[in-house]
Amino acid sequence: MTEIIDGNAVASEIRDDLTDAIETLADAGSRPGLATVLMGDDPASQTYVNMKQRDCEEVGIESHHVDVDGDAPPEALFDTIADLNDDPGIHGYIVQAPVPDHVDYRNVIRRVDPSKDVDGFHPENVGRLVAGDARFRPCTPHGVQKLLESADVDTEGKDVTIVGRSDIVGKPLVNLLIQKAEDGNATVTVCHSRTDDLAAKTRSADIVVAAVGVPELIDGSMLEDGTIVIDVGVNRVDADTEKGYELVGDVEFESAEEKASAITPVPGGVGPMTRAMLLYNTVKAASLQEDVAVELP
Ligand SMILES: Nc1nc2c(c(=O)[nH]1)N[C@@H](CN(C=O)c1ccc(C(=O)N[C@@H](CCC(=O)O)C(=O)O)cc1)CN2
Repeated sequence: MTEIIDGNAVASEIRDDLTDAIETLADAGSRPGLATVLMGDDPASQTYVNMKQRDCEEVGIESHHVDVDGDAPPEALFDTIADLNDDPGIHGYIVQAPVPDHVDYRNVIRRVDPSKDVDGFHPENVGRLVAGDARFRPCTPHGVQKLLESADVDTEGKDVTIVGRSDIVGKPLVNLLIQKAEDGNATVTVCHSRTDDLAAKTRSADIVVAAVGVPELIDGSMLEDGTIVIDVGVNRVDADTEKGYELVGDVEFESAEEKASAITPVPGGVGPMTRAMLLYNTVKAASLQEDVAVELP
């Protein structure tokens, strides 16, 4: 029987567990504040920032949102970032990716105060993560680790194949999984668009993490029986539905489920965990900035 790893349920537990830490901060006179910044009007990004705002309300984090015109020069976004860096009520903020083509996201991230960088994307935070001293684990990779833990998957000594080498998921995840840590100690192969014989790499893995943004790239024929499959992809594909699209992962669910011992669905798998771990990082940022010790889940 294949276990369906329920990201909505695990994310909900994490939100519940964070309320204790938020109460501790409130007792010390502080309320965590998160801002989201969206440049442009990408519909998926709008959905994600709306959901992030809603999550904040649910757990008692003060939320703010800033829209920046998609045609504005990069300096308009840089000014917003400077304001957020200076605002003591904002403990953390994120600039939703992707940004419009005329803006270099790396140049954006470098301007974020590393102590407020709750995405964990600033070079200082990337360096700390690689050095094994992470301040903020990037939300999606951290969410993947929490999902594996929830399914009692011990990564020690396991062969993990990550399909995708993005700065947001693939690169940080390999660094987390190879660390000498209870939720690390794995042997990791990272595949990408130039990888030869992808199926050989996925078939040789105990755990496959698909994070490449190609709808249903990985199917059951590319997996051995008993593989644990974590699907990070959330792709909108045209469909005859009310919204005009449906969500599919990077994994072809039906055929993969037949082979997997455990698998995450899309929607309802990694996506909600990305949002839950953003709340986690915001509470951690507030705790560090306000010098109030809290217990994190
Ligand atoms: N600044 C950032 N930008 C982006 C990140 C990020 O971590 N930081 N990650 C992705 C998108 N992402 C986060 O913002 C994200 C993706 C998916 C979900 C989610 O909840 N998905 C739901 C379905 C939602 C829907 O109905 O469309 C699910 O999978 O169940 C949340 C956040 C790129 N940009």
